[in-house]
Amino acid sequence: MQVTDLYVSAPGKAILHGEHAVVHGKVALAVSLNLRTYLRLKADTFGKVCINLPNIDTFLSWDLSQLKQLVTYFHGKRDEVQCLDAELVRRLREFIGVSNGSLDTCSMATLSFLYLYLSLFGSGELPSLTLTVWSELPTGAGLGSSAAYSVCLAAALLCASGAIPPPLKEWEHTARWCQEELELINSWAFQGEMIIHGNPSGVDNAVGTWGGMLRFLAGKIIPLSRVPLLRILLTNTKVPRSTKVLVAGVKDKINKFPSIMVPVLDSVDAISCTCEKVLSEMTCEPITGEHYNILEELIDINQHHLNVMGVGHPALDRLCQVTLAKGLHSKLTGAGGGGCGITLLRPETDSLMVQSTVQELKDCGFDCWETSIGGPGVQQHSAISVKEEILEILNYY
Ligand SMILES: Nc1ncnc2c1ncn2[C@@H]1O[C@H](COP(=O)(O)OP(=O)(O)O)[C@@H](O)[C@H]1O
Ligand SMILES: C[C@@](O)(CCOP(=O)(O)O)CC(=O)O
Ligand SMILES: [Mg+2]
Repeated sequence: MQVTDLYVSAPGKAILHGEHAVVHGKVALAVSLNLRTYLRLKADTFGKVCINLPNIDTFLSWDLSQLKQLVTYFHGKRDEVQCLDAELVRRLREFIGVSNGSLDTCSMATLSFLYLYLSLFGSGELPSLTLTVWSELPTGAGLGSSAAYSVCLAAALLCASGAIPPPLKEWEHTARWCQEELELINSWAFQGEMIIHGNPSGVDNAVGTWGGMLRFLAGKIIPLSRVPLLRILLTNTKVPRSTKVLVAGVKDKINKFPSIMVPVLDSVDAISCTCEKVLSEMTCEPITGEHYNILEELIDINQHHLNVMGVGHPALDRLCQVTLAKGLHSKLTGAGGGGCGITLLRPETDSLMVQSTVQELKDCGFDCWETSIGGPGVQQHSAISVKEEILEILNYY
């Protein structure tokens, strides 16, 4: 089977409010970032499947004959993707030699690739291909790199399998899929997330698929089209952590202290709803200092709640202290336990103040930058629409 070459990309995300609570059926507000993961899929004739994942130093290849042995029992259901095929996951774990509890970066990325590849092609002829992924996102830092990776994999492999068409016309530079096709991409990306995260809510892959700002509740995705332009500072504490471990830890705490933790989750839910209301008011009436005061208080309260859930870290406390000394308010974003935090900048915060805050955070050993939000969801690219330095990496392998 011969597949068509293509480039796709998907954005990372920042969760404004609702991380962790969203796993337990509460509202989350999330927004796409202008930092993306790019994937190149190249057809080959060598009878091999190769993956190049330079961000995580992973370069692997398999003979098609090896992979065929894994799918002897397999029927392949491309449009029915509610839960993982436990037997396929078990076989793949055995094949790549990874235990159930493993958190190894390379194993999780490999497992999710092989799972999607075999699920989508397992019922027919396996194609020979090379897949290269490069991301502008830090990996494992709370900005949804796992979801951006899974969304790119799902879009490229669904296209290669013929389940969805490549949307790019000859004269276009970028193109997106229709709603129904995006839903299919999103549901396969969710499978990839399940392998990496264990128990994902689905909010990250939804942002990676649709982009923009959205409200997510129990699998229901509502795009928020009327939102004010927010200025956000992103800080990466560079403390490594695993989403899977942190999500499992919160679940244990809820099971152990339900009467204590459930009200905390309810309060986070109310914070997300209040934030959504304020953001909407800011688009239909003149923005006042009071709007920002409320947004800042919500950030502070939520950061305390996340600490109560056990997903704080001294480096995140430091971020909050440094920014508060400048009158700015921060909270962790994503799974916490280290990784990234967001700081809300007010419209009147001048660039000197931003610069000095960034410098102080860098002096703590953190990476810090002002970011723009609301990038487009998953898209296909022509080669010339991919930034030169990224194209160079994707075409190197
Ligand atoms: N660019 C990438 N290349 C390969 N694997 C990636 C890439 N980005 C993310 N991953 C996979 O996602 C995992 C990180 O996911 P996670 O712990 O959820 O953190 P986050 O999604 O916040 O970045 C990595 O261990 C790796 O398996
Ligand atoms: C903690 C959580 O709410 C977000 C995790 O995001 P990230 O993988 O840390 O980028 C988990 C989820 O929603 O699946
Ligand atoms: Mg993740």
